[in-house]
Amino acid sequence: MLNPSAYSLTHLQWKDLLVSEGHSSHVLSFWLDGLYKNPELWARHVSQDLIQNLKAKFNFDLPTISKTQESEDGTVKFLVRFHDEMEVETVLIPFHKRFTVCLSTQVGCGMNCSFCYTGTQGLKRNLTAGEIVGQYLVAMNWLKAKNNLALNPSIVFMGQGEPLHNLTEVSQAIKVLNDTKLIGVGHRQMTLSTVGYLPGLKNLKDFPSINFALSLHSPFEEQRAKLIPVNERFPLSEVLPALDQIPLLKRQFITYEYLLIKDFNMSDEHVEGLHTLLGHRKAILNLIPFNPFPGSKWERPGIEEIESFKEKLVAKKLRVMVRTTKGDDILAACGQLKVNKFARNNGIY
Ligand SMILES: C[S@@+](CC[C@H](N)C(=O)[O-])C[C@H]1O[C@@H](n2cnc3c(N)ncnc32)[C@H](O)[C@@H]1O
Ligand code: SF4
Repeated sequence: MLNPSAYSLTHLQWKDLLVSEGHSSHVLSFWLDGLYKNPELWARHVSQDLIQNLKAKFNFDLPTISKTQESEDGTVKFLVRFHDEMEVETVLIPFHKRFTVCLSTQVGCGMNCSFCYTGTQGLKRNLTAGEIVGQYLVAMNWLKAKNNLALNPSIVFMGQGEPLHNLTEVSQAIKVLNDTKLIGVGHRQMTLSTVGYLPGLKNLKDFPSINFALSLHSPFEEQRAKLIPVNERFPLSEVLPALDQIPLLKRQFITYEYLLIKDFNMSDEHVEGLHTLLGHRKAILNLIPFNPFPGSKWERPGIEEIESFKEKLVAKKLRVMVRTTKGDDILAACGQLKVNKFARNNGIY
């Protein structure tokens, strides 16, 4: 069996491990600087015995990048490959001079949403904490190699997979990513998007206090279930109260993501329904124009339809944003890089 990843431990866990083996905190800091910054430091400051001992216990390999696509707007999409040849997508999204890194949490996804390419693949396996952190590190290394230092990057858990269906590993990855002695991305710089996986939402007691987003997509249970089959098991009537339990700071909101689908979920009844659900909540409504993929049965609305829907929601005093679709020229929506590969392999392009 593969050893656990060296990128799955927090500073404190490394400390406990090294101290229990009789090493000083001085060695610990050189060890971690070597691990995260420059392994050459080990040769000068860490004994060969310790290096060999830890190399026998941990896997030090980062995942590799098997494909990179750069968009004209600066969005970069990586296909990241793990030790067992499984692959996920990791996306770097530029925002002014900063970057948001979109991380995957599973290979495929078991939630089977009808609008999502990942959902059509089924769940292959969960990613480990080290593999989730590894995606972040390879994306940052890629930027560094381009002499581009990402200042205060943000992280969104919005790649492939349902993060709350892999709660333990995602929680541990967040602890490592947040650890100021290792990587140091602030909790407020991280957002986890969930389809409303209730067993996860009800089990957030010890989960790091990052931002949360719900994939809402319709205010009506029956219609939402057509998009998100797990709504049958975990209906909005139970998911929304569970989200209400998440403690929020003064200027912190829950984001409700709303896919815009032509002739489906953009009527005046939907405006009313959204107002009823969100009007009294600390909510930001994030409108996301649907990104079609080969074989998808839904259509993306036109700009005028989007603007008109947004204006009606704003008139209801809801806080509304329209997500700018980044990386359109490289199909940077969820699952789309794999679509390219899939399509090529199947002779579609
Ligand atoms: C890929 S999911 C991953 C996080 C989590 N599983 C969820 O559903 O919230 C992240 C976001 O991408 C959205 N998404 C999936 N397929 C899409 C598509 N074809 N076009 C636009 N957004 C899509 C989802 O609705 C969700 O809001
Ligand atoms: S939208 Fe999220 S939950 Fe649904 S299939 Fe895609 S990744 Fe899974």
